[in-house]
Amino acid sequence: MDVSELKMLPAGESDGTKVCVKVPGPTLTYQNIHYCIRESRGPCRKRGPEREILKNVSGIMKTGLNAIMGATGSGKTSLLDVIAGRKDPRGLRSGQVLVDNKVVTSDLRLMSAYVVQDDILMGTLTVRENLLFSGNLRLPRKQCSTADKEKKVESIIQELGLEDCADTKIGTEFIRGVSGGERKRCSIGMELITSPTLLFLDEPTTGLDSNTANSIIALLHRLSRGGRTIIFSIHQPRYSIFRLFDHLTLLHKGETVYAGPAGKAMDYFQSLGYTCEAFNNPADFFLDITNGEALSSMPTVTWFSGSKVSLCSLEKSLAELYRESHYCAAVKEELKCITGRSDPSSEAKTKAASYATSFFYQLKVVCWRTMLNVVRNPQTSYAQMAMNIICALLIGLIYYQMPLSLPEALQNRHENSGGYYRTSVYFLSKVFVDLLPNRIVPIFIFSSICYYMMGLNPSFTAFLCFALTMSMVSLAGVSLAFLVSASVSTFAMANVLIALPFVFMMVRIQTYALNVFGGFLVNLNSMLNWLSWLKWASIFKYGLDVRRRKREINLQMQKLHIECNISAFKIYYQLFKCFSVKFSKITR
Ligand SMILES: Nc1ncnc2c1ncn2[C@@H]1O[C@H](COP(=O)(O)OP(=O)(O)OP(=O)(O)O)[C@@H](O)[C@H]1O
Repeated sequence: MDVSELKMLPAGESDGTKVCVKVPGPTLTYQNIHYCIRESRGPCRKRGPEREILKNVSGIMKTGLNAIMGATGSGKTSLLDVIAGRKDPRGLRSGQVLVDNKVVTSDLRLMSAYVVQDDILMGTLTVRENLLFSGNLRLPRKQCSTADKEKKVESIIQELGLEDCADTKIGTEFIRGVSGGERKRCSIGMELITSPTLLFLDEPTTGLDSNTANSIIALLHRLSRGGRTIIFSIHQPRYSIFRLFDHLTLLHKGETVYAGPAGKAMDYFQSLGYTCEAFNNPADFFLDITNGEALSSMPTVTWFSGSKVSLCSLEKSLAELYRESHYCAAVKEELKCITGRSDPSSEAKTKAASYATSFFYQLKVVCWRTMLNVVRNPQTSYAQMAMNIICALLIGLIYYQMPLSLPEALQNRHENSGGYYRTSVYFLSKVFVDLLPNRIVPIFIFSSICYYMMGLNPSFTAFLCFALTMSMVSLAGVSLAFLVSASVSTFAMANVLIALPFVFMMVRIQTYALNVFGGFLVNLNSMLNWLSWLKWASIFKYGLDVRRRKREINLQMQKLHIECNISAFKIYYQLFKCFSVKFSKITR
């Protein structure tokens, strides 16, 4: 659609109730939303009392820019997530969300698009490659050929003004990449690939300087004029941004204090006795009102924030005043008509959310991206390689040419033969692509250095079994690390927790460890006998345990150990799937 053909009426200049576009976007309505959370408290994470964070909120969002504003903690993100179907449904006490009069459940996530605050772009890929990645996974192959996808990517690059940086990498801590504004535009482009008419954005201007923030909202404004309903949360926009809003929902402590045309909000608050100083930014003024910083000249108006509570007898909160306003009455009236027309059978028709592409196609695309990432970000592989070479030399020197006759020598030698797509696709692609540069190659280098230095069985088959066992141990360890990282939400927590399972696994190898750790675990040996059952969960056991009476490496035992490690890998993967709720956010 040629946007220039359309008559544009910015909110400040129109009545803000209707945006003139050729084909309007969907209308989203939400009614009587009550949403509660239960916070965990204390060291035992005891469940505290329920807290209502959205209190009976209702509204209508139409084609154009629909801003949700409010102070920190007022419930902007919660409301956005609830109407986008992204908030845990267990917290929803009552209320209904309709899109074009239809009840929407999980399908909304695939019909619409949601741009998260922290982008999910791959830093080592260029803008064009990131967009193509999204297109490859999210456009059905039957309806969209590779050429069509490339065309679509080009049109998005042009629409978002990304021509100059299309072949620039996004950027990582090692690579200087595109600017913050270009990065945000690329994030929006990742979602526009499916041509959604309903777009949700969580604080799209956060972390950007004011000019960049301006250009992002101007871009969203332009997109909305192409027939899209754009809904976003925003904290404190400058005036040049605010005047582009068509509809404003102002929240305070989980309640609506204003919902209506953005251009009429000033009149509304002035009618309540608030006066905006000359040159003050309306957005700042509204937040001052909700925070209790601005005072009303009318005796009946008060607010329940901080200690500033009016002493007059006819106290009414801003939320109550809004509920009595003609804006609220108009919303209620419209919602009544919409609910009357809503299709009661639509809920039953809702299908389970499905993916646009097959498992194997996703695996191919994600593996390709992961491989590009590994190749373009080789620092991790170099570090792995260097660590393996240093460890191999160290171990080789410690056990240098051990005498074969001593029983303890045999024991020592065996100590050293030692984790927009499906979650499974993400996991497997990480493992497969990680496998060669970060596991197999370094492990083979490690094995070839220390194996021959230690003077073990020189036959190639024995060496191969040794290296394979080591690789499988490494793989099982990596999958365990994935499991831990998927179970917690912060990097620091994962870092701490990853040590725990490995400490327990050490229980089995304590006697071997005596030689390595200079007797450090001697007392642990007797203390932790009751934990000996843990050996069955130990990756080390399967990797290191060989019948002591055998002098040479037993091939059958080695095979058994490889199989056990594959089983451990599979178990950890299943657990990873259970804990990977946070990954599903990324992968969709
Ligand atoms: N999962 C949760 N667990 C505990 N508290 C929550 C949860 N989700 C929201 N809250 C609480 O609900 C209130 C509203 O949160 P929300 O994130 O929606 O606010 P916000 O207006 O978007 O704030 P900000 O501008 O700081 O992002 C806050 O007090 C927040 O602490």
